[in-house]
Amino acid sequence: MAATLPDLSTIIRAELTEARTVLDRFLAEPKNIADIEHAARLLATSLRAGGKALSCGNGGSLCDAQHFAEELSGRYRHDRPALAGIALTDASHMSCVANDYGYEFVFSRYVQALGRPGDVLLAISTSGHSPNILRAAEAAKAAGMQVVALTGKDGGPLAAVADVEIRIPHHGYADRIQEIHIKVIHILIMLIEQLVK
Ligand SMILES: O=C(CO)[C@@H](O)[C@H](O)[C@H](O)[C@H](O)COP(=O)(O)O
Ligand SMILES: [Zn+2]
Repeated sequence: MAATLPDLSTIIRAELTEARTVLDRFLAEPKNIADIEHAARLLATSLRAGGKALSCGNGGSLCDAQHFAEELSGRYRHDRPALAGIALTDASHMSCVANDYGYEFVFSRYVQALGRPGDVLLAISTSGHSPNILRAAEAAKAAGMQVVALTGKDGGPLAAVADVEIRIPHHGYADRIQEIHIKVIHILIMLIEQLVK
């Protein structure tokens, strides 16, 4: 007997509906809008003064960190001078540090190598609990940098280290949080492009 197929259209509708609900919840909180503006101003001020925006995350959030950096150094919607966005993704650095010191330090050591006072770290963690992201944020503060954190759930210990924390109000799977993170990232790039002119 043929197995009953799951109702895929129901799953698709449920996924899209939940995504809309999380976005609506985020949009309804005025502090979230103010925090995005604060983060954009902080990043633009640093970049305009010759600072760098470093970015890090794990898994899908590392892809988001790369996405953010390439739209600064490459382009977003318009032609403009290149901006100093660097995602902390070098595989040989990561393998050396993970192997010799531990995975917890793959980003913090990178921040120690590249971070200078006035630079900004974009630290992305849907849980706010990833030890390597927390260590990176702590290293950034120790280097005189500012930290913008994209989080979700309860914000974790990362929330307390960040100068600006943008938290997605969702306690379920990471992907739903990441979907709003990438929206926030695109808005940040758009605002930075306006502000650095
Ligand atoms: O992309 C996804 C899930 O959508 C996963 O790869 C996810 O990023 C990984 O499980 C991460 O290790 C989660 O870390 P974090 O967001 O809690 O810091
Ligand atoms: Zn994913």
